[in-house]
Amino acid sequence: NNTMTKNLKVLVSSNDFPASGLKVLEEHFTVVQTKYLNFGEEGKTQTKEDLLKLIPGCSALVWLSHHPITKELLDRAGPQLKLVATVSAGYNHCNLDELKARGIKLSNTPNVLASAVAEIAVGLMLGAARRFTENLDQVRRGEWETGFDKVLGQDIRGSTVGIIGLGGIGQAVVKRLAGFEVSKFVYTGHREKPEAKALGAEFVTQDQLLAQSDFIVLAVPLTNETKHMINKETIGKMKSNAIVVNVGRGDLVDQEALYDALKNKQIYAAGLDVTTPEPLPKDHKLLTLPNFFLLPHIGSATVRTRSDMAVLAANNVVNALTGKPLLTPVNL
Ligand SMILES: O=C(O)[C@H](O)CO
Repeated sequence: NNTMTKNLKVLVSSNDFPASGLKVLEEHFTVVQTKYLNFGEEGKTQTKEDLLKLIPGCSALVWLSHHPITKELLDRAGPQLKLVATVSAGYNHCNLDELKARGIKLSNTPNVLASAVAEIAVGLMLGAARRFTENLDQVRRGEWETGFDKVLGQDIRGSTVGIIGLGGIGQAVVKRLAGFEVSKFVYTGHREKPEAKALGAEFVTQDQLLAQSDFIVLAVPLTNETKHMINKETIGKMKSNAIVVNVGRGDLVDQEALYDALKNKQIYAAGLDVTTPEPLPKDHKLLTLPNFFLLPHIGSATVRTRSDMAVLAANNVVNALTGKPLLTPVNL
């Protein structure tokens, strides 16, 4: 019986929220939607104004962008707000202290996106190791090198793959690489993971991982502790053939230091799905480098995964507003 909840207003911060998730919400609540909020871009105040008009009186916010959840937004929403359901695994755009102080819950969408993001991590490994940027450039110019020693890449076969953060995504990367004849998997993080044994991944210190790995895959959330964890100093500990892959957040990497290292061929290549800022301006100096392979933050961007994320977020809203525990709470 949904008549009790129908008067509750739920905001969906985008009009491209998958229909599967919308259906769940509309069964229970009155849904209001805003246009896509183009976070990070100045001059898009019209959509922000839109949002600020719709937000008062909402019981839950379903959040589809990385636009910050700020004090201003929460003030505007009002005291009846019970939940922010971010439709992402990452929640570095949410002000946790403000949420906690107000007793507002936060949910995210982990797990359902791990395989899609891991697939992109493997894609970035291949793209960087096999020099997709240079090779695609040749195709586009119609000037293929034809020699036996044309643009030569590196194998995944026989390599050491280091995973920084063996959580859901990190584990999914190892599983997906099972057929690639990787010689050794190592990982680092706060603590040893019970799942690592079955995956054949060895727990090492960060310094050991940096020194041993041919591929270094970043699969950690962005926090004060992980910000710029890839910097001049840590890059200095890597092998000269190292390939850095990032499917977390742009700020895990000090992009100045990465640029210098790629430019000077101190390391072999980088494959990123995330940058600071996003979009990366098209005249950004990283994009001048042949050994830099970039995708526009598409880790979880598949039809199935986005639908799964939407349904999970919607069910978190249903639970929060009907007094049940969240399916995927973020501990505040
Ligand atoms: O955090 C995530 O889930 C991805 O970056 C998509 O927002």
